[in-house]
Amino acid sequence: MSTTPIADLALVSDRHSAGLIGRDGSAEWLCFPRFDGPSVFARLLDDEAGHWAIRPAVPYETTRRYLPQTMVLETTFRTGSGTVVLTDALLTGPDDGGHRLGVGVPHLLARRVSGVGGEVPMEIEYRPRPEYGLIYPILSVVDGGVTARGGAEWLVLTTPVALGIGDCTGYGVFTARAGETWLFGMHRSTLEETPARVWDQEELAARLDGTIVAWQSWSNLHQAYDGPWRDLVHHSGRVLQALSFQPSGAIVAAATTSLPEWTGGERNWDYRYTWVRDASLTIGALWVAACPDEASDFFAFLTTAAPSLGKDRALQIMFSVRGEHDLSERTLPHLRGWRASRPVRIGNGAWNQRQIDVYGELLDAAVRLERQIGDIDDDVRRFLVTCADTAAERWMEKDQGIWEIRGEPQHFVYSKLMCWVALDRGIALAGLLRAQNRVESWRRTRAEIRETLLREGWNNRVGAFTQAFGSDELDASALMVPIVGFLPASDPRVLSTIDAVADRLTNDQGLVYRYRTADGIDGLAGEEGTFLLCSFWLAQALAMSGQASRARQAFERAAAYTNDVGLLSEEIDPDNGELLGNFPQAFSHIGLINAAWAIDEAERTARGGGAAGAGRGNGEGRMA
Ligand SMILES: OC[C@H]1O[C@H](O[C@H]2O[C@H](CO)[C@@H](O)[C@H](O)[C@H]2O)[C@H](O)[C@@H](O)[C@@H]1O
Repeated sequence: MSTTPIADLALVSDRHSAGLIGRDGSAEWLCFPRFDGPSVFARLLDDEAGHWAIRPAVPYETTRRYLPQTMVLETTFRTGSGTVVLTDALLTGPDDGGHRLGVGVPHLLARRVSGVGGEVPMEIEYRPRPEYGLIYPILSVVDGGVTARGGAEWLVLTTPVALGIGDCTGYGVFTARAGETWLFGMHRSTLEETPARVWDQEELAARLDGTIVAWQSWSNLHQAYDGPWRDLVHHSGRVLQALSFQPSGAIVAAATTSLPEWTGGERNWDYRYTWVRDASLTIGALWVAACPDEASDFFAFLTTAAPSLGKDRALQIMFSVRGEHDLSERTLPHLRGWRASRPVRIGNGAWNQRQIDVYGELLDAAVRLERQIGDIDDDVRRFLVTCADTAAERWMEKDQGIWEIRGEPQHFVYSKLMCWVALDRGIALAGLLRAQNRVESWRRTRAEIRETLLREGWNNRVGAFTQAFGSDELDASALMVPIVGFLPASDPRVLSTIDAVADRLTNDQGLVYRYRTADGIDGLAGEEGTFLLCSFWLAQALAMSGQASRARQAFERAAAYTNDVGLLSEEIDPDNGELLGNFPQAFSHIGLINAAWAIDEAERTARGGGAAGAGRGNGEGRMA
């Protein structure tokens, strides 16, 4: 049973696919050739599902970091006899000055071992298990490497250390002496592609160094935020970039499937897809004032993925990174799950749910990025107009809501709020969208939604905007009421909602639950952890209401859960503070960026310096 703490994992990405490396130098997760491709290593989900370890063969201590401004991981092993540094990256294409990071990737996990002091006996265990651990490939030693055949994958390992083969596994030992380096690489292809091959040491070294430069160029070109928690905000921006799929502009919600929301529970989902909601919030958080390529790629992706908005004009709420629509969910019964959390699922049954909030998130991102998408083509224009029209037509329908509940549809407050946002932003964009003829009717519907929300969404008994019309349940998504500008943060109903969430929807550590899971309110059994995005929303809403010091405390509380390399999962276990849920998760890093910005704004305003321009839609954004 896999027991690796989620916090022990670090992300590598080439903007096509992602891998996770443990503190023990083991690649525990890697999918090829794209984020949602079948895994080659999945020990995270089952001991037998594949891994690749390079580590000292004697007791050691580990420290880790990402090389500055990159997603290239450096793990330092200190032993009694010496010190070794392991550098891990999925190779990007050549550096182009930071414009199109991830074009021309070779699909290769590169690993460099550098002896930096004394002598360290090292060991290698190479156990590829394609198709989520189903395939035990035939390993064959070739000149300079090892090939793995079996299933659709063609894997070639470059290794300067001779490996012995047994039980479909490669084993090797070597001694790492100060001043020496060894480069390893696992290269992947399929029958149709240029075959994977053994690489020479110089070529691997040059491409690994090139990957470091490519990430640094991207960071230099795009990252200008200079407020509090600067490094963490920049790093979060890179994590979001690492979760985006370069060929299409799509953005995945997280790099993994089925890391559970509760240890041993059934709340295990596949997040390696592009949710319109998550991706719109990501692109908004990145706020690509200096990043036109990613913004227009994302909108182009949406207009190709959802050209007709479906038969009933409802926008499908999620797609694969290439735009495939059918994401039917199935379980993988041969995998025992992280700490026995079953089932392990691939696909995601939420794909054909009705979630009417997506129009609002999308149009809000469009407003934020107006300057970048200023030159939109007719397809994008028509698409955005249809989104606003559809919100106007469907806002009174019940849906599954932002949390994708698997129970009965309801009149969720957040869904109505985001329909209001869709029309509000549609009106703001009417010139760009050449939709002036619709403004009057959009205004009428916006007013109708507002009136309904104030009447049905606000609950006097509870003293808060609640989860659904007529419900007494608190829901952290009500914190979005001020964040989207529906009511000012100084409004007594907003202040009361913030306090209700802070007092009654938090655990002892002050971390926020998205809602209470008791009584199967979401159609699922069992509990779940506190939800990091919601904890950051609380910080953001507090900042907007002028309570900067409470906001700082809320921010610090949540940000304290970043692991040693600055990564966050979706949730925190309220019992022991462990990271839970898929990892790293875009939502959590979005929350961190937006909350830091809001606190910066609030503190500048309090100092009398005026806001720095992070206000919605002014086009003077500061890239994370
Ligand atoms: O709570 C049940 C649902 O949980 C997942 O959805 C969550 O993740 C999505 C991706 O980040 C996010 O958009 C959504 O707001 C979250 O609730 C899961 O993907 C669903 O299938 C499941 O019904």
